[in-house]
Amino acid sequence: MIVDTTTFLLGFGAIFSGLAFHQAILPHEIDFRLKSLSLGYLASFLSLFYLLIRLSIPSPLLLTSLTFLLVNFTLTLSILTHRLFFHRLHNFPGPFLAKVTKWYSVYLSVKNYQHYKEVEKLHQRYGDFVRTGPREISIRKVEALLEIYGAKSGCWKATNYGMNSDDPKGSLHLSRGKTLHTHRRKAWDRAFSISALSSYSSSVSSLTSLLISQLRSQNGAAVDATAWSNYFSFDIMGIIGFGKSWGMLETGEYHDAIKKLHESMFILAVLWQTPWVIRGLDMIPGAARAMKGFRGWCKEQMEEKQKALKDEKFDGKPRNVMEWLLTDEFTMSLPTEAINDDSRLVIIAGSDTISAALAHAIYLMIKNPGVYMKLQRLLDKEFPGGDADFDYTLLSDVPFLDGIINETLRLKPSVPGGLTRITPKEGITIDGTHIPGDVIVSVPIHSIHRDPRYFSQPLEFIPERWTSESPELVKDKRAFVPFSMGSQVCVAKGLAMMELRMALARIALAFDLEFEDGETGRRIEEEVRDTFTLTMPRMGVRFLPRD
Ligand code: HEM
Repeated sequence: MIVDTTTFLLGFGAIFSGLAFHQAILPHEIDFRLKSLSLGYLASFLSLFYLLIRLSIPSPLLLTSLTFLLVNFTLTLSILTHRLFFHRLHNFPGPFLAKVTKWYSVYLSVKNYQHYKEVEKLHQRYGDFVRTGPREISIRKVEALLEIYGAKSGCWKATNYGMNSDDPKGSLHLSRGKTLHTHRRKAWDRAFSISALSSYSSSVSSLTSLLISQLRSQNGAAVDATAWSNYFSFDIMGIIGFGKSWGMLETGEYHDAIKKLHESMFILAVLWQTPWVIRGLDMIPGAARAMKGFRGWCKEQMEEKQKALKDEKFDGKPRNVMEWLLTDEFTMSLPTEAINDDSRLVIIAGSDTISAALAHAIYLMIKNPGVYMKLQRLLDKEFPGGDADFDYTLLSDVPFLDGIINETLRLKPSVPGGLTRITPKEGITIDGTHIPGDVIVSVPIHSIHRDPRYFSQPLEFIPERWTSESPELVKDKRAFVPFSMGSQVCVAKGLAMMELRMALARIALAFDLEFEDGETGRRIEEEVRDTFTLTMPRMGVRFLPRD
């Protein structure tokens, strides 16, 4: 009889606990309480086990396990029922699995490592508003951009951005608090101001010269254009970010730290969807090693820079991004973890984005020889002596070059996915559709850039749509957002454009381009990996000296 009563009480208690626990956590963001929740769970398990022993109930371990199984079952059932039928997003269309679990997004991420293309397929199937996660909506509408990312938007960064740590220990990019972000952004804005940019231009110019001379020395033999784009962008960030080159353009080889970075980016690609898992990465041996390797190296770069600043008697004039940050009062009042994370941000944000854009531009120009010949013709007119005559300030006379860069970033944005934000309590309304509060929303950049409502012939590479030749092919300019917008817009758009202009103009002046034998560009279309920024496959290209 005592066993029967106990079984009844335990069963009742388990069902009650499962339901009560679900109700208790519903209004809260529990994403980053995984550790404390697991510890609480373990403690409850042990307490019940101990109680049953003290009460001399037979088979205490079996009873405790069954009780917790019932708690788990009730909790899961309660969560599923809520997500499917009562959740504030239950009316929005989307795949069944996306409505019940975020692991569906992880599945989409690892399927081909092209999450943005999977989201695009969902939009083709379900329309402009798609429920991509239990409390997540992807919105393929230009009106959503201002509401979600505009300077006056009430939305703010979603939990993904808290993947490494709580504010203020992450980088500027990962700062979720609005006030914190605004304060931190000031030093970054100074580091990329017009006057700072003009002080960086001679470094960009000399590294571009090195790129051109290294490619010229190959005498038309095939090289991996993706790798050379990487060497170029990372070496520039070495100089502009830290005041020292990493020597990849000189050696023609990847630096060890960059290899580690790319290894860790794959893990991030998957876990970006489930940021609460990243915090527990220490428990996954391989994953932790790759992440720590690159982080450790960034920390060393930062410490070296800090030491140099002290030793060299700083003259009050910052010469690179880290000097701007390390001499900023607010930045220096932050925990060391935040500053270390900023050094990681400089490298990742400043390198993978540029190398993907440069490699994609080369790819698109080989695929569209007419466009490339037109660019060469226009540049030859401006610089009759060829590459030796090159002068960056005269490029403003060749708007077609910016057309090529814009069109590359439209068709192949370096950050292709939706940037996740949380809606304010009162929700937001997009083109008549109300999105409730406390929901994760995003606009998929890749999809909106290819939407026929905003661009005519959206899948064609037509740089003229960005010049005075065919402006009618851009139906709604607001839909072009490769650098995002609002208060979290890319801080270094000016630098990015400078690097891309210099590299592409000088490549066009110096070389004709063709794929190596057997290269079709198929890999670039099919094997690019979405790792928040893009990780590009090999692309064999011959740079044939024009002279
Ligand atoms: C073609 C080149 C580039 C593209 C397409 C690009 C794109 C973007 C996008 C879309 C964002 C918003 C990310 C988000 O909200 O989560 C962003 C932010 C950022 N980008 Fe870029 N970027 C480029 C180059 C660069 C370069 C060269 C740097 C130099 C370090 C840089 C530094 C940053 C930083 C620091 C942020 C964070 C800004 C903030 O949170 O306030 N980017 N970029």
